[in-house]
Amino acid sequence: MRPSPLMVSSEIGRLRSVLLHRPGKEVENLTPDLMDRLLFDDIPYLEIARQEHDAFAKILTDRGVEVLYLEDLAAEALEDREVRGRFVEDFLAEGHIPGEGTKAALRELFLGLPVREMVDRMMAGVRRTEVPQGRSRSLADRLDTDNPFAVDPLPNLYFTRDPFATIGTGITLNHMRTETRNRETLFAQYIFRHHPRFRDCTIPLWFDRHETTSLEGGDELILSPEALAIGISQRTDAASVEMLARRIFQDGQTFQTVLAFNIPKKRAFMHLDTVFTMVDRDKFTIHPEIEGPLQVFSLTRRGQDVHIEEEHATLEDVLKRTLGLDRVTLIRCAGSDPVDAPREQWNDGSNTLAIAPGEVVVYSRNYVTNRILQENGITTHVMPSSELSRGRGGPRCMSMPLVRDAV
Ligand SMILES: NC(=[NH2+])NCCC[C@H](N)C(=O)O
Repeated sequence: MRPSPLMVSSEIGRLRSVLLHRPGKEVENLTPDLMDRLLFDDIPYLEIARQEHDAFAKILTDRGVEVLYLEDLAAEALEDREVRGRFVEDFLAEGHIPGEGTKAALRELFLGLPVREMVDRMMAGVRRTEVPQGRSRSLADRLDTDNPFAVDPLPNLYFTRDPFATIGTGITLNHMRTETRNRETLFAQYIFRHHPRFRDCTIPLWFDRHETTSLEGGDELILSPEALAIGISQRTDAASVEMLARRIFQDGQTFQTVLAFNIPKKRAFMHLDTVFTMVDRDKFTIHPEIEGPLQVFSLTRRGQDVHIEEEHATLEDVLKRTLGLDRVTLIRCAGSDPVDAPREQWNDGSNTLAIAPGEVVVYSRNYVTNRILQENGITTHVMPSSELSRGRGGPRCMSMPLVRDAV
């Protein structure tokens, strides 16, 4: 076995390699009736969303970051016909396809395409009108429904942060709260098992997609080689946080502490990284609305066990102690203004992606917060943000680091 090609031991170490997904047809397969189930608040204009996404990727590649695309890795992982066949079966089994006739037609459709087109097609979803008819059709195949899709699109794929997450040299392959996002994790499973870059490598699995409680990458933050912060949120269960801590402590990685942040369970704050991110060694963005109700626990390694304690100090003090710092700065979204802060948080003003200590990618529309970041000595790389933001995720949500330098 080769050593793990993954290494992420902080939120801010110089970014070397990152996984993105360029939005595809799946975004155009949203309709008002589907938005709620598919976790969107509006329908992005695909052409502009792609331009914005390309601008994001260019900021990264211009700074020497290797940008990999989920759709390319998935296609490369599925080169082998036998692996591809199994993938298609798993995909169909989890796709809530109405009947066996539809399933057979989809199988034929997918397996008849060149592999890269097949991947795009699976991500995009298949409309009922696109499924060839005519073969023996069961009752389930013939029922009228109000869903125009034989298999739903996966419009959240461009939020690569969530379905799996790199921690140290391993990953959590996540069990997502919702069915629509759980289907996304199948791509990661096949990539890590079958892609030449990852197969035959020792990549610890801290969490598996078949667990019964949920964990999503937007809740997983790596504060330092010794400490993680994990959100208990609308998407991540407390039991998952404890399980993750136990496994990481037992493996003998460098992590000694997991701070569990119990944040309000609501759409606007779905993950910890929508309200709290790290931008420099001692600087964090935070949305003021979570500061009051925030309950923090520390889970620490005690031999083979996990010791759990509720923190009663201020967030600043907990962070100082955990990171061994004399001072920390919390940079409040839009400076806590009662109108600008919730507006900019809604459009991911607190959701920064650090590409080096003190250097972050941000959305242009959050200009109040961006100015405050600059006043605090943070370098901001500003990307366009009209369309991508409609999916409720910012630069951190749209990226999954695979390798960062040590800080
Ligand atoms: N890491 C994040 N905050 N991701 C945001 C994901 C947004 C996506 N529409 C969802 O609801 O799942």
